Amino acid sequence: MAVYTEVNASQAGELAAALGLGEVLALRPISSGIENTNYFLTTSSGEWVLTLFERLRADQLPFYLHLMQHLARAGLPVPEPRGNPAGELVHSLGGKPAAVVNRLKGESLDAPDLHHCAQLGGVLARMHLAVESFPLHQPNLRDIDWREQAAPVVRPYLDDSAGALLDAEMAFQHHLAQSPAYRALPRGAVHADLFRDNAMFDGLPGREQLSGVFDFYFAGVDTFTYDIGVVINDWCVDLDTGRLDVARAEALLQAYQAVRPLAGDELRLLPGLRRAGALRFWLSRLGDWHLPRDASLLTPKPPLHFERVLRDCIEQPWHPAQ
Ligand SMILES: Nc1ncnc2c1ncn2[C@@H]1O[C@H](COP(=O)(O)OP(=O)(O)OP(=O)(O)O)[C@@H](O)[C@H]1O
Ligand SMILES: N[C@@H](CCO)C(=O)O
Repeated sequence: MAVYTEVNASQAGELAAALGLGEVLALRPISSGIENTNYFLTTSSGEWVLTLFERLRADQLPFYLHLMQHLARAGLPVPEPRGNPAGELVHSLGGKPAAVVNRLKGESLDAPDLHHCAQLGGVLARMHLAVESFPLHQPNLRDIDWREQAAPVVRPYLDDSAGALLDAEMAFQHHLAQSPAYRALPRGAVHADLFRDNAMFDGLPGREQLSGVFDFYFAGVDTFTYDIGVVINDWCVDLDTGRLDVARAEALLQAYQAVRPLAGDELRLLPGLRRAGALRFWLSRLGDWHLPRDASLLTPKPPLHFERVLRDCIEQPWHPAQ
């Protein structure tokens, strides 16, 4: 269920006219997704996705939407938000802030293979190069400061073993974040949540091409290495065991480095920042699981998966070749 605010044809028509999209031919609710209300919108000028933001406020949206516009205009496969004649990307519909972006072709993959991971790695590197010229700044709102606040809130829900893991990892990450090598890592506006369900592939089975990446609403400035870690932890990990598939990770990183070679410290700190990414999603899932903000809006994802990913990062660290 992902329609919390109903949109009717006349409301959609008014917005389409204001954005120069032509006549509305169809408006279809999108059932997947849990954060926002989403519709597929077909107009005489093309296929669009209409999003009504259920939690983010209008003043929080320009960073995300301008980042998408910047990447799209740099030639990346990212949906481009449609502006009004004044160039504004945040609109209003049904009392909610709204955006319209072009619709990507294809669908998300449940089980990416080497070929898909390599394509994603190449696009991730191009995104990291393209944000060098992106002028807006917002910190990653799920950074180490957020983790320091989130950990004590969920700590009481953990058993002894998970609690000890959390305490040790918080200490490790605190130490890592203070190190000169970490502080000197290259950084920029990164997606920070580029899981396999936030990318689309199009084409015949086995020969699919990456058609785009979307859902930038956790983006913020962080190290590029952290963003790579978040991606590897989802695209290259077995969802049943939480264990890394090294072949997929190598395919992804090799394709990344063909576009943006990693500096020595970026490679050296990747294992620690994979741990930072696993910790971030373990904490957010623990929070959603034990302390749901609004039970009717959220279907929590199991936290245990990221506890396993974190343990695997620690027990079987993958050190990519320098
Ligand atoms: N630009 C796009 N092109 C094609 N489909 C899209 C696009 N944006 C969103 N979708 C579709 O809408 C669905 C919901 O989008 P999204 O994942 O952003 O949901 P959400 O509720 O905003 O966030 P969350 O993933 O956190 O639940 C996606 O799974 C995808 O099928
Ligand atoms: N990708 C996140 C949810 C949305 O941020 C997770 O799997 O926990």
